[in-house]
Amino acid sequence: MQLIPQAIPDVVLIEPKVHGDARGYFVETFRKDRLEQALGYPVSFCQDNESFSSRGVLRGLHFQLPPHAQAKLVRVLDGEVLDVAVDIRQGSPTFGQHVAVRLDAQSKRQLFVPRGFAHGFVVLSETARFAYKVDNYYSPESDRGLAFDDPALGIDWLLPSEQLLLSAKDQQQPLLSQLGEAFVYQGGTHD
Ligand SMILES: Cc1cn([C@H]2C[C@H](O)[C@@H](COP(=O)(O)OP(=O)(O)O[C@H]3O[C@H](C)C(=O)[C@H](O)[C@H]3O)O2)c(=O)[nH]c1=O
Repeated sequence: MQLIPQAIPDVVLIEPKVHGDARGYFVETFRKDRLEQALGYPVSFCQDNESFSSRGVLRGLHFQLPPHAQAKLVRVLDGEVLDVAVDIRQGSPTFGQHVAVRLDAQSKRQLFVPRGFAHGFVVLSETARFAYKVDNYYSPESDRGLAFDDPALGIDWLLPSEQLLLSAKDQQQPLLSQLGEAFVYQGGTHD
């Protein structure tokens, strides 16, 4: 397994080692020790999620407010998505910047999205099954969002806007400039 810090170094890409043989394959999909070694701090996941979507579905950009902020370890079980993490930590040197990575069932690549980031993905394949671990429980009252098409973010979702399908909620999320002090950067991602 390789863990590769991205352009925003708190966001880590994980390239698992796939052991193929005549029967099929085996892969270690999560190693707490390796992840914590790469991050330099402990992570304790408490909830697993899965969603299924068709091509063009865009889920995001979402986050939960502290103290219910969630770090996420995301992967694709079937299909392919473009996965995006946006730094929304006030005071961060990379505030408003994002990491965008293609994740697919073939490569089994994963992305660790720390607390203090808004997260979303768009489905590039006919359908996609998306699975992820979070380190804080779902808290509907703390659930917030950010406009996927905020010009200040400059995210290229790879599909034309007319092919995108979003929930009513995601069609009217606030702009980055309207977020206020959701997260304050403290040199890390533990808020
Ligand atoms: C997130 C969540 C949702 N729900 C319920 C609430 C709704 O009745 C239904 C769909 O929720 P929502 O439309 O918020 O689902 P997504 O648009 O896939 O939201 C997720 O999308 C992006 C990619 C994220 O990073 C977050 O994990 C999460 O916000 O599932 C739950 O019961 N538990 C949960 O943890």
